[in-house]
Amino acid sequence: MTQHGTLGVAVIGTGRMGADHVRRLDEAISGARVTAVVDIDPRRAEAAAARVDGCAAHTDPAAAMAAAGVDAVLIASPGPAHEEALLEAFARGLPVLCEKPLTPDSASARRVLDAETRLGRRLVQVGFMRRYDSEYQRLKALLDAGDLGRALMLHCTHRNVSTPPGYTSQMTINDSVVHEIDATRWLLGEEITAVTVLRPTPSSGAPEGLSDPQLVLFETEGGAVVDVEIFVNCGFGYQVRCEAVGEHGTARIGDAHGLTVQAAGRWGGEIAQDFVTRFRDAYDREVQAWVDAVRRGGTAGPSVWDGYAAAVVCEAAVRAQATGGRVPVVLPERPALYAAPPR
Ligand SMILES: NC(=O)c1ccc[n+]([C@@H]2O[C@H](COP(=O)([O-])OP(=O)(O)OC[C@H]3O[C@@H](n4cnc5c(N)ncnc54)[C@H](O)[C@@H]3O)[C@@H](O)[C@H]2O)c1
Ligand SMILES: O[C@H]1[C@H](O)[C@@H](O)[C@H](O)[C@@H](O)[C@H]1O
Repeated sequence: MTQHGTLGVAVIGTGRMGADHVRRLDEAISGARVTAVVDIDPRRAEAAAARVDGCAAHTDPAAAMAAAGVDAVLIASPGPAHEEALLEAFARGLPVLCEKPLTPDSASARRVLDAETRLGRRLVQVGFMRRYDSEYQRLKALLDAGDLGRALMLHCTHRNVSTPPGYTSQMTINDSVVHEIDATRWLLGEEITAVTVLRPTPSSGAPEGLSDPQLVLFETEGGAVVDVEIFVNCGFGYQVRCEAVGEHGTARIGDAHGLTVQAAGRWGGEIAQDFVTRFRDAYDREVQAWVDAVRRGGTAGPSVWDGYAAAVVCEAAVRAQATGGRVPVVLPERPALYAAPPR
């Protein structure tokens, strides 16, 4: 860190999310500056570096982590590249903000969990940014206060306009529903114990071979049931909603519709088209919370345990997708390093 305590950050992966995090760290976050960027595509790395004074462009994550002025790492490469970058950061004792998913399968997530446990201190915040969304935070506060009584059900909707090339049915779980898995664990403070996936006849707007939409059902250890409509080629907007049903009432978030216009016999609002717009404030708060915690010498937010538990549930959901049956989720005992419940 500089003598003023400014955190030097290396951003790994400068695609859609990484480039937005570089902009965010540069424009919206206090106490940090981007000192290095990394992308296996050198043109992307150079384009991202060009927008920040004194920022170096790399194609090798390890070289960037070894560079002078790098105190912490933000990983925004695709999920399969996360494990290698995380283990490299652990070897150097560098704090990490790792975009979701922690890793794309439970075996690699377990290796990361074991490596951090061996280290004996938590270095990672996982990018489950919904925990930083003001609406999700209000819903969580309401549930924690007990105003609705015991939570019985969550009804969730997760819709994307379209999917990028190469997006598979498994990715609807690992890449998209992973957010609802974390949100369920966090909102209810309970682990998920079983998953079922129902697949209606695909929409004619779904790419060949993609099951879209799907209905994913979770059961939790406290007996709550959660349904998630995942529809990633809905064509009309980016929508993330959650309704909690408790013993004494219900509460619903995600209906924001921007400017509403009433004219010529019609009423209408706006629908965000992507996550960058819908969750802009949440990403800002997530990254600021990470920077603040690291500058204080600690970590905050979703942990490697949360990333690992999500990976185990994802794997059960992918099995449930294939079999059409109910698949139990079996988690090992939580290591003492992650003693606090999923809050
Ligand atoms: N929290 C959210 O809402 C959210 C939204 C979008 C993406 N994400 C996550 O962010 C990550 C990146 O997603 P994206 O949409 O920006 O993908 P992307 O494909 O747009 O960008 C990924 C970039 O990483 C680079 N890359 C690939 N392998 C690399 C490696 N080993 N080292 C360094 N760079 C490498 C690619 O060249 C590319 O530029 C994923 O983990 C994704 O799940 C999170
Ligand atoms: O990687 C993205 C991202 O995580 C978004 O938040 C989610 O809505 C998309 O479905 C997913 O593909």
